[in-house]
Amino acid sequence: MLYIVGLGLGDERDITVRGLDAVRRCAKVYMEAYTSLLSLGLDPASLANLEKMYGKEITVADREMVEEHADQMLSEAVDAEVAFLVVGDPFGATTHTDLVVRAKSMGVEVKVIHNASVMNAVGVCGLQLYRYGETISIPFFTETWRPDSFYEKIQNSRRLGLHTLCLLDIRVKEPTLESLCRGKKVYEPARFMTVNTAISQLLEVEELHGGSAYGPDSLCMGIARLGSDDQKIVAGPMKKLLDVDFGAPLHCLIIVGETHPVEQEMLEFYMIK
Ligand SMILES: C[S@@+](CC[C@H](N)C(=O)[O-])C[C@H]1O[C@@H](n2cnc3c(N)ncnc32)[C@H](O)[C@@H]1O
Repeated sequence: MLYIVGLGLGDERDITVRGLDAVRRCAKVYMEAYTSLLSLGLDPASLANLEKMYGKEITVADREMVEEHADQMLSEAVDAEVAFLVVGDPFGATTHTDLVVRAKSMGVEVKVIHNASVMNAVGVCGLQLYRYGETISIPFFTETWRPDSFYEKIQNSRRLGLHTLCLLDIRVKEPTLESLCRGKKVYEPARFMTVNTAISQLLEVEELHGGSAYGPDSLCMGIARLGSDDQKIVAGPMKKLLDVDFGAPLHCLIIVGETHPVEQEMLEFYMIK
């Protein structure tokens, strides 16, 4: 049996009672650690908090392990109970459908235990969830790679007056290009995109396209560490949010569409002074 367990957004205590029961029953516990991050972080001390509360040793599974070597975990799940922990909800934003398909094709039974996701918790900022267009992901630009396919999606949502949730790049245990060429992997230090970097990349793309989808005066909401005690939400024009320090990861950004009076009222609480 493979349990895919959502951990929620804050710390080790955000797991559900059903999730905790499942984890405590399992012979082996893996944790996906490359598409999101609990607000308590994932340094050895934070991992120890999780292990202490769950009463289990946790094997951190990076992208390489999940995408290329999941067979070992799935083979273990043929005869034993195995848990795969995912920050947020297992099917919020990043879907783990590939793992489910592989498990089922090996005859492994799968049970999913849901939890809060960034996709629904952003509701706390007051913008109604059913007034959003397509969610977009903003990757870190490099000297030679500046993808902007998200621009058209934002433009379409803006035409319809819808809000856009922007999820921001996370680079954890990514091999450097140079090391890939040499055939011996060396990993980049972990990086998490800030609201500030996301806005400056968005403005660069707007300048290139000149499509007036948004601009320095467009109203946005920057959100950091959603679901934790020190979450930070600030609303304001892009050009002002560029200078706000949102602190530790994770961050996401909302480009605000047309607002309903109730949404507007809530938004005012977060407006930058
Ligand atoms: C792939 S998505 C998260 C998927 C996760 N399974 C979930 O359901 O929340 C990861 C991105 O969502 C955003 N995100 C996730 N958790 C967040 C949080 N607690 N606060 C702010 N942004 C968050 C960040 O932009 C992050 O890079």
